[in-house]
Amino acid sequence: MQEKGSISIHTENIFPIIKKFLYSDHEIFLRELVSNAVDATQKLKSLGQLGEFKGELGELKVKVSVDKEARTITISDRGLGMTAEEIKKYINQIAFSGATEFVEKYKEKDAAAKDQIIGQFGLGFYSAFMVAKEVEIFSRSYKEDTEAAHWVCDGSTEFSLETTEKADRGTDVVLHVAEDSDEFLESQRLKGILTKYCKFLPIEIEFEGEVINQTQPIWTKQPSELTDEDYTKFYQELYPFSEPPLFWIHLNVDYPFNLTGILYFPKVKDELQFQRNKIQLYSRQVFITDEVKDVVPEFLMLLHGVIDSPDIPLNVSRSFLQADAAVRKINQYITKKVADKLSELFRKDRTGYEQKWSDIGLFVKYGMLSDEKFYDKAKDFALVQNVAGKLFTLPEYQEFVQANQQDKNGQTVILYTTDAEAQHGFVQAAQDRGYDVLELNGPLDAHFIGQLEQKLEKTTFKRVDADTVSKLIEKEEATESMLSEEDKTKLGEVFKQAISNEHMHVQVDALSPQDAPVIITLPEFMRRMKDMQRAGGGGGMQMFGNFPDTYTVSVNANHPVAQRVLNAESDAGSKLARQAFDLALLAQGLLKGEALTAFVKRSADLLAAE
Ligand SMILES: Nc1ncnc2c1ncn2[C@@H]1O[C@H](COP(=O)(O)OP(=O)(O)OP(=O)(O)O)[C@@H](O)[C@H]1O
Repeated sequence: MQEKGSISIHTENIFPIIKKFLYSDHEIFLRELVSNAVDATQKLKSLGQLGEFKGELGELKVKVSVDKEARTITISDRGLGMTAEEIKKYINQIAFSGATEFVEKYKEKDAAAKDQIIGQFGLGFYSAFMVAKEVEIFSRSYKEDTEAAHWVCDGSTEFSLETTEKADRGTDVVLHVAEDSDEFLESQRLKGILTKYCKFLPIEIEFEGEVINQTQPIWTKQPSELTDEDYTKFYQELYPFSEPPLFWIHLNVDYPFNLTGILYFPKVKDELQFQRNKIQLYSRQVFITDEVKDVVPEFLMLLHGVIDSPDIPLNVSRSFLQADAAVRKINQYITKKVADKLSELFRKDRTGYEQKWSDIGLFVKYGMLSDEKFYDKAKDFALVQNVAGKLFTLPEYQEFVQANQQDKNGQTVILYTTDAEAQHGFVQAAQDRGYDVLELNGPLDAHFIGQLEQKLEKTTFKRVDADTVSKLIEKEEATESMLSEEDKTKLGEVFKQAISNEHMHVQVDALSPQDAPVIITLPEFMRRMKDMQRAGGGGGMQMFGNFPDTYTVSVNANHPVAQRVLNAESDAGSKLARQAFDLALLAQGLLKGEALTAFVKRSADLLAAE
């Protein structure tokens, strides 16, 4: 039998279009052809199990070979094969119409959408023509009493089909590589493509005498069959040379969508180390992409590992993917799983969890900030650390400080420092009062504080240097002033003149005699506005950007220095006031340049005068 014919499709000459548009992604032809060979092999195995195929399965490897001289690449399988009729049906009709449909879709899209389609759409058999000027199929069906068939086509709509001799069951696809695709005749290049896309295919793939894949990657197994070592070993295979993961989650769901995979928590210390696009997306063990944006929630992008789902639509553009109901469900499922895993770790091994907190804290906070549902779960296992290094959950901490840190309005005031070294004096003052101070110095903590204030009832946060310690948490009983109103006014005037700076707002306060003579603070509100502005808050916050810092200078009416300033001659009083003010600047790390030099000199003079 010999037959020549024309494949009937609607679009004429789709071949040049495909070749041109898909230039950057030509390599996927091999993924497509090898997966077809694997599918055909698996189908035969199933037929064997069903008893519909009674012959010997024998060795079922898929073999890929290249002949540089002859300029051919051959993909051979011992799967179920095709009769001539089946080639006409499956290749001429299905494969070609699949390609036509692809081109139709492709033409409608704008440039950006085109980029996204590439590599995500299984072009199938037709993708062979991206690299080959002619493709041959030699196939013999597993069915008895059928003849082997030989099909040849150059990618146009013309084909020829004839009977042939083929000893073995299965299909050989032979690509005659086009002149512009020489790179694919290099065995290194082919091996690279095979390891990228076919590393975990379920049927052995042999290339140059070597099997390049693991047919049963661990995500396809049951967690009960696996040890911790299996998981860490697999992680090392995926990401050689990286530090061991902190822990992992084995995903396994078959309703209402199908998804398996393993997500690993890598060690990440700071934002700079966030590595996105580390999760690999598979569809039935065929690698698709490592751009999992939209499939995985944004805040989980720093996880590593694999997700395998035939339900993720790969043949559509991004905008569609976002709106896709299955993708949304997958998103929610993953978020829930991650939250459950963290919660379980927290409950079962608090110590171990606390040890990991420095690595996962940033991620948990990121999740809480970006996903309400995650916040609701995480609020019970998110931790905060005080300056003494003790870790608390939020409910624990609220309870811990409630008795001592409630102000006269019933608000719990949580004190924190962003830098325990620089704000040492303030931390100390708070601790002397019996208050506790949290360390909140992470990159997301400013936002985290804002969120907690919204969520936690009757709770506010204040940085330790936002006010003098007695005003940080205002209690009923105010310390009485040892100065008369008249003296207070006079004292304030001396300080105002000595400081003479419009951005320093001077006030006289009745503090404890043990407090410093002068305390400089930056009100919480003002600092937050400026922080937000610096972080590019924009919009309404913009106006604060132009404001210089306005500090509050709190002069302690009850400190012996206040008396000395009032009793001194005007010159000496002013000098003392300036000295006390400079000391306060020094404590805030604000004394610099000329002012610092003057302070050092004045101090030396004072020492000499003693
Ligand atoms: N090696 C093979 N052995 C047996 N049948 C094959 C082989 N390769 C292709 N076929 C048949 O040709 C059909 C068309 O293949 P093609 O790759 O274009 O599409 P597909 O595999 O059905 O879908 P996809 O677009 O996901 O690849 C297949 O469904 C299959 O029936």
